[in-house]
Amino acid sequence: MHNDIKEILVTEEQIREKCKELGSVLSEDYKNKKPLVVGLLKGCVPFIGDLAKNISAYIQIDYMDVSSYHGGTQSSGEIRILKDLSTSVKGRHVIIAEDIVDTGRTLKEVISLFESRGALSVRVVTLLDKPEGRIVDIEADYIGFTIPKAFVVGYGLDYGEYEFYRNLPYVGVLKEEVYS
Ligand SMILES: O=P(O)(O)OC[C@H]1O[C@H](OP(=O)(O)OP(=O)(O)O)[C@H](O)[C@@H]1O
Ligand code: HPA
Ligand SMILES: [Mg+2]
Repeated sequence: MHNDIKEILVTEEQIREKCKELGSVLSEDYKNKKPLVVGLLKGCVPFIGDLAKNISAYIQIDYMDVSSYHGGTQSSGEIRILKDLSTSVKGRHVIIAEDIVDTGRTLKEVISLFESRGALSVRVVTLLDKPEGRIVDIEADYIGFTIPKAFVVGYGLDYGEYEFYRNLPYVGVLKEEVYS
């Protein structure tokens, strides 16, 4: 375990198994729908890679870069689109792939954007759900793990201006001294 991590919440093995489970549910639900899977950068990267390997339905994958945290541990409440999709969502079934739903602000913005662009359906798959962090009323449709209200890092999730810890293979809670 990395020296800055206090506790591992979700292990590499648990993530691997969960990606298989979620992948097979999505394969069934989207069998004849040729959905567009949209990863929200940068946090989605490990998850969308492992999830997509376990989906047998025809899927197209695209990415959008939206940011609300700007490097800290608190959501700024302001969403910026740093990179837009290169695919049109009009008339498509869209699955947004997220690493975590916390305040719900990022998703709320992105879901209404895709609806206004004419998506046929918009659903969300997230590895982590932190319901106690919620500020806006948004729920994911497919959830890997429900976690308590702690700031977590690893498996795509970062902390700080240098965006460290995304490369950890597990999800863990940072030690308090790392914040100060
Ligand atoms: O529910 P919310 O409170 O909106 O938080 C969730 C979002 O915040 C993080 O992204 P961030 O904006 O830090 O960008 P990143 O993925 O590049 O780290 C995370 O990857 C989610 O996209
Ligand atoms: O707990 C978190 N950790 C890292 N990034 C995040 N973005 C929203 N919540 C979190
Ligand atoms: Mg972040």
